[in-house]
Amino acid sequence: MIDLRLSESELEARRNHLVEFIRDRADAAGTDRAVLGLSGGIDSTLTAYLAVEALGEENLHGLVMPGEVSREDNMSDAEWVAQELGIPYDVFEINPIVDQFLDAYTEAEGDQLAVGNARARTRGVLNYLVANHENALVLGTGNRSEALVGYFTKYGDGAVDCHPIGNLYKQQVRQLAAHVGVPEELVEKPPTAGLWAGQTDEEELGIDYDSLDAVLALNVDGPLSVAATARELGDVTEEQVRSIREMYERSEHKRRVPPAPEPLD
Ligand SMILES: Nc1ncnc2c1ncn2[C@@H]1O[C@H](COP(=O)(O)OP(=O)(O)OC[C@H]2O[C@@H]([n+]3cccc(C(=O)O)c3)[C@H](O)[C@@H]2O)[C@@H](O)[C@H]1O
Ligand SMILES: Nc1ncnc2c1ncn2[C@@H]1O[C@H](COP(=O)(O)OP(=O)(O)OP(=O)(O)O)[C@@H](O)[C@H]1O
Ligand SMILES: [Mg+2]
Repeated sequence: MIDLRLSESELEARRNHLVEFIRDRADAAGTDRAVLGLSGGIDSTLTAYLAVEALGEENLHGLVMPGEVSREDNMSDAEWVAQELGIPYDVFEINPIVDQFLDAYTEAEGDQLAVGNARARTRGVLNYLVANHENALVLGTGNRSEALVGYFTKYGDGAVDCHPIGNLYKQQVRQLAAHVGVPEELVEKPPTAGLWAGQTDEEELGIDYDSLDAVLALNVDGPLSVAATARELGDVTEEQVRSIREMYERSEHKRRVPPAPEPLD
């Protein structure tokens, strides 16, 4: 078994490092402002807490962007986070915008994945509308677990200027969130992309995050083979490890700049 939990002193060191990272990225972009989408989920909540430490709440702009399938409790949690931290925020309804896309291309209606990804991309457009206007960075909320398996929408929630928590596995996101004072009910909420009704990450991925993290740490970030990873973990099958390995390999394109052909001599 592998233990990815961080000690209290490691958590404090991570917190300072990530806060410093946000300040550095803002400095490099010549701004002290940032925009971020608030979903009521743990990734955006932790990112918001860190961003307040880095830039100050008055320099942030939170966007709460409910859509047709957003759960009300998540949207009220998102507003709670903004209010609790004192972050100025707007609520933008994305339905009318997404409906316009579907009026333009009616064939996609009912296509859960295509429409769900359009929802994520619509939020990305709104983030950048505000960020361009306010000379602000768009803070991403992706964590290492999602990035490695490509569990995000290309140019949707993946369309951001930096990912402050991008080096933390999901269980470490939860741990750091608790460490910086995020209330337990937000830390323990089942993660959801919220792209269609009833969606949860763990159901779609076919594995719980603690096991996913362990497989990623041993087989993708670490040196163990598929068989050795399954043997080491005991409660994860070789087939599950192989499937995660495949998700990692198939999603390489999402972690790279789109390729162009080499120049001809
Ligand atoms: N090798 C390759 N080189 C270049 N492009 C490649 C490619 N393979 C596929 N593609 C292209 O990539 C595109 C498909 O990628 P994409 O549009 O992202 O779509 P896709 O990966 O199919 O779907 C997004 C996934 O991320 C999940 N998600 C989304 C948003 C948020 C969260 C969350 O955790 O909150 C999760 C969502 O539930 C779904 O499972 C297509 O255009 C496809 O042709
Ligand atoms: N309804 C929404 N309003 C505003 N932003 C959203 C909304 N839904 C998704 N987002 C943005 O997309 C990001 C990616 O979603 P994702 O589900 O991975 O993270 P999360 O909701 O913060 O955490 P969790 O994975 O625990 O649900 C969010 O962190 C947030 O920035
Ligand atoms: Mg979510």
